This record gives sequence, C-alpha cells and structure tokens, in this order.
Amino acid sequence: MKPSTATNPENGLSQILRLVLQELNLFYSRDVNGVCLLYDLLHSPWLQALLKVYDCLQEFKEKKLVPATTHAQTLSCEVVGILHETPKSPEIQELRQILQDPHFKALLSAHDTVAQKDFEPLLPPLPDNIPESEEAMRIVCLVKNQQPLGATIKRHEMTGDILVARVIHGGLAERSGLLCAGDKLVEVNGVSVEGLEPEQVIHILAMSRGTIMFKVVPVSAPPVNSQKMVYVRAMIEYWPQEDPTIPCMDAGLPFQKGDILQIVDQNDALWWQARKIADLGTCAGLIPSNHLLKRKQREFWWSQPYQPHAHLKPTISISMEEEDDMKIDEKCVEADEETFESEELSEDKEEFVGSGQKFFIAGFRRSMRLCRRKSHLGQLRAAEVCKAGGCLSALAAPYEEVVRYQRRPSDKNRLIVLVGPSGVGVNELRRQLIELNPNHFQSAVPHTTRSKKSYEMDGREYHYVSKETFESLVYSHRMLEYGEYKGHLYGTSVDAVQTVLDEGKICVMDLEPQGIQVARTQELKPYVIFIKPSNMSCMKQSRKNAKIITDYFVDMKFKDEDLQEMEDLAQKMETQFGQFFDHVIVNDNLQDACAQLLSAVQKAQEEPQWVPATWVPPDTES
Ligand SMILES: Nc1ncnc2c1ncn2[C@@H]1O[C@H](COP(=O)(O)OP(=O)(O)OP(=O)(O)O)[C@@H](O)[C@H]1O
Repeated sequence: MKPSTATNPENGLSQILRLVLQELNLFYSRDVNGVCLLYDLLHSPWLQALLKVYDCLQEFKEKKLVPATTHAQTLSCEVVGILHETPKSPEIQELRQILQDPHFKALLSAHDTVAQKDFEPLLPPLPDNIPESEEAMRIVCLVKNQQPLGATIKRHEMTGDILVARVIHGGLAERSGLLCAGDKLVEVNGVSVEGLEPEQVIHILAMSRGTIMFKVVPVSAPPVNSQKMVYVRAMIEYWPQEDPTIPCMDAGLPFQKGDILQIVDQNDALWWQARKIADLGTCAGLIPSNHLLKRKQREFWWSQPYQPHAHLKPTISISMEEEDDMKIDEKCVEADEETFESEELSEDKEEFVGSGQKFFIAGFRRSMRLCRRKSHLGQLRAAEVCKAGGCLSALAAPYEEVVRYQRRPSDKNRLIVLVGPSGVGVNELRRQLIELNPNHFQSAVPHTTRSKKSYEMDGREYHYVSKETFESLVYSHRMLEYGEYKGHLYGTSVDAVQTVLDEGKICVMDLEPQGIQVARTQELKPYVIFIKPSNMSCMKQSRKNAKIITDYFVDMKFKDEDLQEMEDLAQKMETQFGQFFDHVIVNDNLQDACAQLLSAVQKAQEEPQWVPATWVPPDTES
C-alpha cells in the first residue's frame, strides 16, 4: 500500500504511523529485540500530536486562500445602510455599533488592502523635462540616538567629493539600508558639503541632534557582500590605537590572542569588518586583513626580528573612546599586492605513585619536564617543532579559520594537554584527575632508549626502544615531544596517545608549550588547558608545605625566587602561546583547581568547541 499524504489528514503521516504500529504490534507480541522501544516511541502521544500538526500544516499549504470579497469596507457600509431601515432590536443595534467602530473599519480597510494587493505607494509621475545629466539624489533621514551612525567618510583624491568610505555592519547606517560605501554626500542637514574638509562634515554631524538628513548621490554599483560568514581565531593581538595605518581608529576592533572573531565583511583587501563572538549583537569593527597582517609581519621580520611589533605587541589596551558619529576614513590605502620525566632522580625512591595501587597508571611519574629542561636536544627539538607543526615564527598565519565542533559519541575523545610553568602543579593535577577515575583518564606510555629495569614491563612504564627506532619516530614526526637525559632519549609518541584514545579513554598529558603545535592535528584534536599560578602572596600561602624538584634537589621547599620565576614564566607562556589555550585554570587551591580541571575536561568532550576548520569535515560542523 502506498498511501498519499497531505491533502487528506486521514491518509497522511498519522495514518502511516497507525499502519506501522499495527505491524509492530505483531512483533511486539513475539518480543522481537528493540521492537518494544520503537513501539513505545511511535506510540507516544507527543509524536502522534506532532504528526497531526504536520498533517494539518501540509493540508493548509495545499489550499490557496482566496478572499471572499475584495471590498469588505463597501459591503460593511451597505449593511449599515440596510440596518438603518430595519426595525430596531438590541441585536441590530449592537451589529451597527460593531460595523461603525473605528477599529473594525480599520480592520476591514487592512483586509481590502491585502485582498486587492494594493501595497505600492503611489508616487507622483516624474516630470518630463529632467535633464539627461541630472544625478539621481537620495534623501536619507536617520534618527540619531545614543549609538554611532556606523559609517566612515573620506575625500576623493581627484574630485574632492566627500564619499561614504565604508558602512559598518550592525551600525545605524547599515541597518537603515539607505547608505552605501561609495555614495557621494551632497548635503548634511541642509548644509552643502561641497568644498568642505571631512573634519568639517564630522563637526556638522557632531552638532546635530535628533534627525540627521543626508542628501546623497547613490553609488552606481553598490558593493555586494557575497562572501560567507567566516570565524577565525586571532593568533596575534591587535590594538587599533597603536596602529597609525588604520583608516579610522575609532572604528577599529581591538582583540587579543585566542579571541574568536566573526568576519562579516572582506570586501576591502586590507581592512575587514569583524565582531567578537562574545559581542555578536554589537556593531562590527575594523581589523587588518590576513593579507595586510602578513605584509606587516614580513616587514617586521626583515626590520627587527627580535622586537615585538609596535601595534601587534602584548601591551595593555587603551580603552576605546565611544564612537559617536561618522568617522573620517582618510588613510584608505590601495591594495598594492596580491592580494620527562627526569631520569629517576632518586632511582631507589618509589617511582610510580600508582604502582602500589589497585590500578597501574602509566605515566604517574616524576616530572618529565626537568628532563626537557636539561635536554641537550632542546635546540634540535625546537627546530623539529618548527618543521612538524608549522613554524611559530612571526610569519605564522595571523588568523586561523575555526568552526564549531561537537564531538559525536562515536568520535574518539579529544586529547587533553596540560601546559604550565614548571612547579605550578601540572603533574599534581594530572595525577589527581587520573586518580579520580583511572578507567576513564589515562596518560600515554612514553618511549625510552634506556634499558628496562628488573621490575619494569615493556609497554607499562615505558616502551623500550633502540636509539635508531626512537630517532626514526622523531624524524617521521611521530614524537609529540622528546628530550635527552643522562644519555638516554625519552619521549611521548602520537601512537602512544592514540592507543589510549582507541580504548575510548581520555588521554591526559603535559606538554611544553612549544610542543602544542605538533599535537594540534586532526587526529588528536587536543584541548589545551593552561595551568597558571595565582599571585605571589597566595602562592606563598598555598605552597607553604609543597615540595619542588629542581635540577639539584628533590623535594625542596619553594623559595620566593621559585615562585617569582614561575610567575614570570607563566606570563611569557601566555604572551607567546596564549592563542592555543582553550581554557585557563589558576592553580591556587588544589581542590578547586582539580574540580575545575574535571569540569573543563568534560566540557571539552561534550560541549561544542571552536577548533581549526581543517580538523572537521564540512558536514560535521555543529
Ligand atoms: N594548588 C596547590 N597547592 C599546594 N601545593 C601544590 C599545588 N599544586 C601543586 N602543588 C605541589 O607543588 C609541587 C610541584 O607540583 P608539580 O610537580 O605538579 O609541578 P609541575 O607543574 O608538574 O612542575 P615540574 O614538572 O617542574 O615538577 C608538588 O609538591 C605539588 O604537590
């Protein structure tokens, strides 16, 4: 049977559902696996109701609504006339009152307008004697309220005309739809702008209150923004107030490393319009385009490679002045180009915290970071990081396209990477997290070239490999990080992480920030959490009884210099690598920090997150 849907609700989807239910009933009585669930679902009252609504809507869509009359108003007048002549009764009296009620008349008038499709305003005919050369003018009235007009002006270099340079997305001018980039201003509030400087026009605007009237000659071909909305992660920071090249400083959008920006307009090759996702309701602001930033980076690279660029440097933002009226966009420039674990510091000490416990937890070990610090391969490693993950030089992409990614239950868990200055508590937090649920959280088993000890097991404490094997892993970019200690190599491989992820567990590892780039791959989709020290006085208090591992001592108390060094290093890490941090946890109170870590790790797996667009096939974006 092939029932037709739509026109008759009896033959519609609810009818099909009834038939399916009858069929399922047979299986239900035979107790076929899964049928009960499906039966109950299809039988649920909400689904039945929803399908009925669907059928009604389908039926309604088929019907063509035709007005009974296009002159209800006239008909109503005629009825009132007839009622005049009929004997009076309370009902007739009431009907006359209703028909003569102004609201009812207005309703009938609106009905007739719709029925007659009489929507167009009647414009007076154009005079016959308009000269051919006459420019079509547009009168634009905008009511100025507290918000900026959201447009910038500039003077045409050749003609001296005052032109609308750009219309800012979300601003008053853009929302009115009446002003376009390229429109020529002729008058503002009745004052001709001919021969005026842009500043003088701005002054007229600043003086205006209430409604502002513009007389403009519309641009012949208004720009069309056909690009799709793009989201990017800022890999640099930008302060418009410190950028002398920005066409209009007040229209600039300051942003920090890691901010997610919605690019709303890329029409200008040099200056894009963007909003921060935290402020999507606001007016867009100007940001340098990818092309312009790369050009600046190249210039900076050649001029002063070791100095932070003047306006791309990590300084405190100067608060932006409230933007008021139109702004001058004088500096419009033309697009002129193409566009380890320490090797057992005390080998006889109990090495693995978890070794005596019910679960053996690989990776519960002393700080690997001391090993890294002492590594003779440090320099080589840095070079490898550059090669493997894209060099972290000044020439790296200033914006990274991102998409919203929601991990599906069938997807592997995301790798959790903990980053922080030495001594801040990265290992402690990792250890505590794994202890909470060792079946769910796990470290990757590292590789080493040192020989196995009697109590060790290959693949449990370490993967014991030859120097050649280790080096081949390094050169094939399968090592997330590695270092050398006492002549032996240690490192964590991508495959070791994958093994944990393949088991459906969450792999938690600590990395030096230079290693983040290597881990940032589609296969691992790392979620990077920065563990940050709190301020000195809090740290002095909370680390009173804590022990630190130094190059020379195990379990030494924290000194003020250690805490200061930790703070300084944290600052440097944030400045240099902040763009890669998905989450920041201040490790003051250990219990609080651990709770925050647990919640962040869960969010990373369960809630939508911004990730590089290259990690997600287009059809799986959330
Ligand atoms: N919030 C905290 N309050 C008190 N003590 C803490 C806190 N966090 C960590 N500690 C202690 O500080 C010491 C150093 O912590 P941990 O070894 O985890 O540091 P780390 O960041 O891994 O650095 P490294 O790799 O150099 O050892 C440990 O004794 C740890 O127990």
